[in-house]
Amino acid sequence: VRRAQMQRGLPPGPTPFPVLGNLLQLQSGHLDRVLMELSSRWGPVFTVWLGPRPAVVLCGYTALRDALVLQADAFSGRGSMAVFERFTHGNGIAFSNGPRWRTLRNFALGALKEFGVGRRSIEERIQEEASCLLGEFQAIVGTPFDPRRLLDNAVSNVICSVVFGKRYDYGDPEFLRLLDLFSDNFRIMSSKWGEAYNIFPSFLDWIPGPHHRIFRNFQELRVFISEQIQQHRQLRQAREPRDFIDCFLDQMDEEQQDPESHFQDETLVMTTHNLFFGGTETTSTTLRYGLLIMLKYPEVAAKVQAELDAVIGRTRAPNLEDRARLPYTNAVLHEIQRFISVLPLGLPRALTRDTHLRSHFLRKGTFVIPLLVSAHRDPTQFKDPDHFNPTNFLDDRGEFQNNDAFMPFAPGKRMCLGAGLARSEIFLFFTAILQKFCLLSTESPASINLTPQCTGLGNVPPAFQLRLVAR
Ligand code: HEM
Repeated sequence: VRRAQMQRGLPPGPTPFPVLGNLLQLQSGHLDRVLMELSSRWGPVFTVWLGPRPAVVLCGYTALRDALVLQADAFSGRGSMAVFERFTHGNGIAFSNGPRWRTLRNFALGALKEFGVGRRSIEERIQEEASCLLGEFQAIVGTPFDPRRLLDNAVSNVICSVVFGKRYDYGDPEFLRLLDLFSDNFRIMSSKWGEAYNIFPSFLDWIPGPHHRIFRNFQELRVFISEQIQQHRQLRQAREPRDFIDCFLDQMDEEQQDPESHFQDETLVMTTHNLFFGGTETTSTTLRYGLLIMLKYPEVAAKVQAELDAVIGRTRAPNLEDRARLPYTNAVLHEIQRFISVLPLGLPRALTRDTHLRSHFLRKGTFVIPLLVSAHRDPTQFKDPDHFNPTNFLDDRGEFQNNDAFMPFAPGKRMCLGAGLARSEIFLFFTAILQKFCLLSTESPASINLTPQCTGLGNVPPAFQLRLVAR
């Protein structure tokens, strides 16, 4: 294997075992931590073997920047992930490459914009949804509850209104079931062996394990999405799009005669799935983790509330323009995203051409793991990288201070397509909640453990209960 490594010009790394590669070593602790520890031995660019497949790991802000930003084109490919591959077959935005990816990504970005600045801005949609969420919260003031499903529902409704043209009532059993499928998939992929599901594509069907649940969940989601598309086909007026699906159907009509067209039935299903799943789980997990952090640090929540009171008051709903006038709140939200690193390993990239990185020659197709969490924990970039500390984003005068090493959405050409939407949602939901409610923990803040319940593709927070008190 070593010889193969050298022949392929791969950077050095820990010695792999036959077949399993470095898997056993990688499973010895939280994957992101193990990779960061390996980096202290092997440097910022090193190779690990995920079973029979080598992966080049980028660790630390500088390596990530040198690759993803300074060589944005070369690093803009998507590395394949077996569990997704089996479902997407390289279709949709997130798991395609080349011209198909570029076309679909630009189309989706355009459509998101269109439904943002069109009849009703996305900001207004989020504000309306936040007000529905507050209504649900109001009804359970004083009673301890797990906020997961309500947050999932609220966040998902925003992307649902863009993609499907409708929102779902809180507690709608059919919709809650779908949201549970998302959470289930995210959790399985974030479990100890979650990464292994991405390695052995040809074995996946044969080996038993929870990944079969991922496949069943995906299948159920596919049925739901296909039904939505079918309904759209029946009710739409051509060239009068109500939402993303209508836009896509219009484009399909337009390119009907083009045999090379990227706008096909299957592509619509996968692209819709990307937006629906991508638009729900990460954002909602971030908000949920953020609330848990506020329970642990009530003094931080109190400071956010004092700033909201002073700048907005308690009656007017927060809007996006307020963000610039709320430096402390803005710093807290950045710090939440930095501290939790909800996708610690980002999504894998693949090289679109041969390239040099540092002293290494890397071949086209090389699978790359951008270890985003390592930028967030980089001691050369943050004052207090290992703790939750909003001053990581504040200067000496208490003004908000941005930092290029903040990269929860990954930098470069392949960065998260929904970053703007996600940031708007996080800001508007979080401030709406704290403006109206105090959050109380059912246990003492000191005993709250912020360590993720599982870490893999994602960092999933431990389940918790909270009690709301109206302000
Ligand atoms: C806190 C919330 C979110 C986080 C932390 C997040 C993070 C990420 C990351 C790290 C990637 C991989 C980028 C790369 O290739 O390096 C990604 C991709 C993607 N995200 Fe997000 N995301 C969030 C919310 C959203 C939302 C709201 C949407 C819905 C519009 C979305 C849609 C996508 C899509 C479609 C991709 C694939 C992009 C591509 O391959 O070109 N994400 N996201």
